[in-house]
Amino acid sequence: MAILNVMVIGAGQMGSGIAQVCAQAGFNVKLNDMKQEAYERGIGTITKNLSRNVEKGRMTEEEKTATLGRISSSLDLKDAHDADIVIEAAVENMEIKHNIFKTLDEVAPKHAILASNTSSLPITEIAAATNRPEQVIGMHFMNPVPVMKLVEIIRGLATTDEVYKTVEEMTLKLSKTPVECNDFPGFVSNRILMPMINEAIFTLQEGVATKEAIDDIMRLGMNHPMGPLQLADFIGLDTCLYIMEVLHDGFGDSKYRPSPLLRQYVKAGWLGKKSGRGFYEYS
Ligand SMILES: CC(=O)CC(=O)SCCNC(=O)CCNC(=O)[C@H](O)C(C)(C)COP(=O)(O)OP(=O)(O)OC[C@H]1O[C@@H](n2cnc3c(N)ncnc32)[C@H](O)[C@@H]1OP(=O)(O)O
Ligand SMILES: NC(=O)C1=CN([C@@H]2O[C@H](COP(=O)(O)OP(=O)(O)OC[C@H]3O[C@@H](n4cnc5c(N)ncnc54)[C@H](OP(=O)(O)O)[C@@H]3O)[C@@H](O)[C@H]2O)C=CC1
Repeated sequence: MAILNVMVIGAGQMGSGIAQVCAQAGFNVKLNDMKQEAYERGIGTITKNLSRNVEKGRMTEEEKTATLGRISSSLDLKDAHDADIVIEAAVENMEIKHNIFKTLDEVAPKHAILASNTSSLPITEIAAATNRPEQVIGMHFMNPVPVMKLVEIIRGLATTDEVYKTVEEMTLKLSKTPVECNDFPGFVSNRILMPMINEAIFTLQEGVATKEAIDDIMRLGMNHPMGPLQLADFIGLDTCLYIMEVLHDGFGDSKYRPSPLLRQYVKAGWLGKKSGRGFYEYS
């Protein structure tokens, strides 16, 4: 199936990145959010990233203008009426994703693929909100989307080979590397990454070392580009907590219990870089 029109739901850090790389690859993109301000923020980030590409000589001013010209604003899910694929990147919450997928199933063309960028929520359960579970798939981009090469592609129980292949081909057109996995809590990426981040938060909570020391040890000792606490701030502490809860509920194993300190920070509204404060402060 040929994909021309893409709709991205959620203009936050992931949705804006996904819209950017799709527009850069030549797809027509509608970027949807609930509020115009969220769209303005998202398109502002995209414009800044594209301007940097021009400054660095990776793109001409004309290509930047053409890329921005392929992105339009949407505040209504009904705008999915002409989409070939919808990539949902709203908040990590099953009820919200269920509502979005139920509506999309009603308004998107019959042939349209409905993909989710969920970090950890079961694709099969999201698909159950629709009458087209065979066309629902996980398309999990990594943050920051314009830089990171991986897209983890998750097959739900009913996802067809044809849908998998179409999404795999689209991922290659985005100059990213698709890697396949099955639908299990946290998939592969977050089943392995998030317990490490959670353990770093327990380590801080227990006073084993300062936040800077924990990050330095993992950065310099393990050659990680960011320490785990800095990475948690970068991902968003709310998203980290949601993912730990999915692992905890999904496996029923106490080894995945979220750190109380993580819960406390989220309750305080300290969500990391996006809210200006998490383990670190951001201006
Ligand atoms: C939670 C999930 O479900 C899954 C996830 O996504 S988990 C998170 C996965 N991501 C990671 O683990 C990221 C770990 N961190 C890194 O790889 C690096 O620190 C980083 C790429 C973010 C920044 O790299 P750095 O070398 O430390 O800094 P910096 O020199 O500023 O950036 C390198 C390049 O990335 C670009 N970049 C950095 N942040 C960016 C952003 N948010 N958006 C777009 N581009 C960005 C910079 O512009 C720079 O590009 P050029 O210099 O070539 O123009
Ligand atoms: N952060 C990360 O590193 C990664 C996150 N993900 C996943 O991507 C998704 C988005 O995360 P991220 O971009 O970080 O989150 P953000 O909080 O940055 O962005 C989410 C955006 O979606 C909007 N939104 C919420 N509900 C709806 C809705 N019903 N319809 C349309 N838009 C809506 C939010 O609006 P408002 O702010 O007004 O609520 C916000 O603008 C999550 O599922 C997350 O797990 C995947 C890979 C990496």
